[in-house]
Amino acid sequence: MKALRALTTLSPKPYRTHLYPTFLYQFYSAQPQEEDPTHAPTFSDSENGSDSVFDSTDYAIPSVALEPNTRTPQQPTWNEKYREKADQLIFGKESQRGKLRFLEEEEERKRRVLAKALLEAALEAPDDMGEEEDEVMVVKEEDQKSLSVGIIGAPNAGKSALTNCMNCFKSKFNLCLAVLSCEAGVGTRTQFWYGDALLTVEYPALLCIARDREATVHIYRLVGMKVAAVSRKTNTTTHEVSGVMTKENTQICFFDTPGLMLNKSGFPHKDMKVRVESAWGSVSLYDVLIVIFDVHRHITRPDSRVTRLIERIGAQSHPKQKRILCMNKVDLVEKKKDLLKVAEQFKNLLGFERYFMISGLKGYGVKDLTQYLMDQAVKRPWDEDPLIMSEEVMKNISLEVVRERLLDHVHQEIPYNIEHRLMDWKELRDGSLRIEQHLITHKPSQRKILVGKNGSKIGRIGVEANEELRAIFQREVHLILQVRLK
Ligand SMILES: Nc1nc2c(ncn2[C@@H]2O[C@H](COP(=O)(O)OP(=O)(O)OP(=O)(O)O)[C@@H](O)[C@H]2O)c(=O)[nH]1
Repeated sequence: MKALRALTTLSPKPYRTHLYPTFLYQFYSAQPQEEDPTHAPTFSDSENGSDSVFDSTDYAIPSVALEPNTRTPQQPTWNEKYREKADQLIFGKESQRGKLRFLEEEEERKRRVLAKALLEAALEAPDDMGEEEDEVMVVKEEDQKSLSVGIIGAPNAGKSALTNCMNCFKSKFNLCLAVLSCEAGVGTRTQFWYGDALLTVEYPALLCIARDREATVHIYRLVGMKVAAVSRKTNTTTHEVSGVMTKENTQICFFDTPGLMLNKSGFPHKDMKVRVESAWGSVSLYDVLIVIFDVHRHITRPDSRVTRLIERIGAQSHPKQKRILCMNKVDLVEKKKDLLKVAEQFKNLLGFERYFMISGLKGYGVKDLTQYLMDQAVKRPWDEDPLIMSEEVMKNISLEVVRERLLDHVHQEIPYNIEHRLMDWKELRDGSLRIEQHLITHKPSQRKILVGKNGSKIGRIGVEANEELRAIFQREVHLILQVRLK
C-alpha cells in the first residue's frame, strides 16, 4: 500500500483520476496511455482467481513500421525513466532487492557485450557468404532435389526433437531459429558455421540477440530468413510440414504424423478411425519413413505397442518408399551393451533399409542420418520457399520470447519448473496472429509471484513479449497469457 500511495502522488496527472486497479494496469502498459474511458483494461477472472490473465488487446501499442527496410532504428516504445520510477516505487529500494537488481543488470550488461560481439563476428563473416546465400536462392528449378520424410512414433518418442535438431544441423537458414527453439538449458553452448567462421553461441546470448530488435532483424537476415509467416498445411489435414531443411540444391521436408494412435494390439483405435486411416493412408506418400522409438524406455519398460508398430510398418512394405528405424535417446542409456541387445532384436527386421542410433536432443548420430537423407533426395522441384519461416518455428519463438521475459521479471523467485504451454495459435483474416499461452504453476505462492500485484507482473511480461513478437513477426500480435495453478 505504501508503494501505491507513493505512486498516487507521483504519477502523471491523467492516471490519478483512474480508479485503482485500472491505474496500475496503465502503469504497466508499454508506455503511458492516453486516458480512454471507453477502454479500461481488465484482467479477467479465471478458475484460479482474478488478475491472472494478460490480454494484449487491453493495451494500445502504437503501430510500428512493419517493413524492416523502411524502419528507423527502433527505440523502446515505453518511457524508460517512467518505468524506472515505477520499479523503485513498486519494488522499493531494500538492500536485498537493490543487490539483486544490480547483479541482474551486471549480468544483462555482460550478455549484451557478448551478444554484440557475436553479432559483429557474424556481420564480419567472409563475403563469400553472400554468394552462398545467392546460391540457395537461385537454384534453378531443374536442378532442385527434394525429399519428403515422414516421422512416425509413439507419443514422446522424440519426433519433434529430431526435426528441430535436423534443421539445426543442416541448414544455416534455420539455424538460429532452431537454436532458439531447442530445449537447451541456460549456459548451453551451441556452435554453428557462418561461412568460414565457427560461431560459438551461448544460449542466453543468442536470446539476447533476439531480444534486441535491430539485432534480431540482422540475425534473421544473416540466416537468410524472410520474416514472414506461412501455414504449411499440406493437402491432408492430418499432416503438416514440421520442418524444412534446405542445403545447396537439396530440400528435405519433414512431416509430422499425428493421430497414429495404437491400441494394445498395435492397431488404430476404432473411435479415431477416420482420422487415423487418413494418417495411415498418407504415410505411404513419403519418400522416406522414419520410425522412431525411445530406446531407453524400450530397455527399461518395454512397450509392446512400439514393437507391433515397427513390425506392422515393416510388413506393409511399399516399393517406392524407404523405411528406416531410429533408436532415439541413446544418451540416456548407460550400458552400451543394452543398446547392442536392442540392435540385435531389430537387426533383421522386415522392410527396413537401415537403422540409426541417435539422440535427437543432443544431436548424436544425427549427422549420419542427415547425410543418409540427403543422399536419398530425388530430382524434383522444391515444395517450400527456403527463406520463409515455418509456423512451427514461429510457435517456438513465441514461447521463447515469453520465457525470456519471464526469466527477466521473476528471475530467481520462480523455479524453472513452471509448465509453459502454447494453447492456441491462429492466423486471423487481417493477417494478425492470436497467440495464447498458459503458465502453469505448481504452488499458489508461485502463481502469486507470477501474477504480481493486481496482475502487474504478468501484465508487464505480456506487454514486453507482445512488443517483441510484433517486431520479430512484423505483424500485429494478440498475445494472451494465463497463469494457472496445476
Ligand atoms: N534425453 C533425451 N531426451 C529426448 C530426446 N529426444 C527427445 N527427448 C525428450 O523427450 C520428450 C518428448 O520429446 P518430443 O520431441 O516432444 O516427442 P514427440 O514424439 O514429438 O512427442 P509427441 O508430440 O507427444 O508425439 C521431451 O521432453 C524431449 O526433451 C533425446 O534424444 N534424449
